[in-house]
Amino acid sequence: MTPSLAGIRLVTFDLDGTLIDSVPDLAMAVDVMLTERGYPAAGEEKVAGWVGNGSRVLVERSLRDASGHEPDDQTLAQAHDAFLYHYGRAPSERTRVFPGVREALAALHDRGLKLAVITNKPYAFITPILEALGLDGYFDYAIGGDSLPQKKPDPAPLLHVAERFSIPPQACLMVGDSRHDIEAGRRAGFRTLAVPYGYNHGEPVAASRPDFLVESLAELV
Ligand SMILES: O=C(O)COP(=O)(O)O
Ligand SMILES: [Mg+2]
Repeated sequence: MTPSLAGIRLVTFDLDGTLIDSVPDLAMAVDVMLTERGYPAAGEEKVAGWVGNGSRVLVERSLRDASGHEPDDQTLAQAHDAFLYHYGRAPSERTRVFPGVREALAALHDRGLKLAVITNKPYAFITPILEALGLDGYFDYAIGGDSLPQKKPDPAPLLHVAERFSIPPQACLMVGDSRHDIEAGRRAGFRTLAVPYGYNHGEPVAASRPDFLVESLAELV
């Protein structure tokens, strides 16, 4: 179904896998964390399947895969700190903006729509990455996975942004690459749009039945 922006005043975007191909830098930080602990590197393909529930779950999945068992709390906390340290040193070195994203953001921004990022990634990384890739000027607001007690697929971050701009959910569109984005959007009462090129735990995002599915965000405008 062709996406319609009629009546839409706020567009909220997932970050990893939707706006940016961030797995090269995420995998680099995961792999340094793993090899420091004597495990083999996981590589980009595995890491792409683990992204989407925030950095702690990413590290938990990589430790479980490497060791074959559940990490204890202390092991996980230390590995998470190591991941954050390494990722923070180079969060945008090999990260790229997906085709069509820049054009779509520019056009939506020019039309006067409010635009926000809602990611499960830690908040501290959002602005440095957007700035490094020249995307920072388009957004009115950003929420990270640690900004609120709840994260996607909980609808709370989406409702928080809609309330911040006093825009009713039915005038909002959630754009994402994973089932968490589509579920959060549906539960918030937003319209939902999915892109198939991102990271969705190895499943087609179409299975989440978004309202709209586009090959590239360029189709939005
Ligand atoms: O950090 C993650 O797990 C992914 O974040 P996303 O919500 O931007 O896809
Ligand atoms: Mg994503």
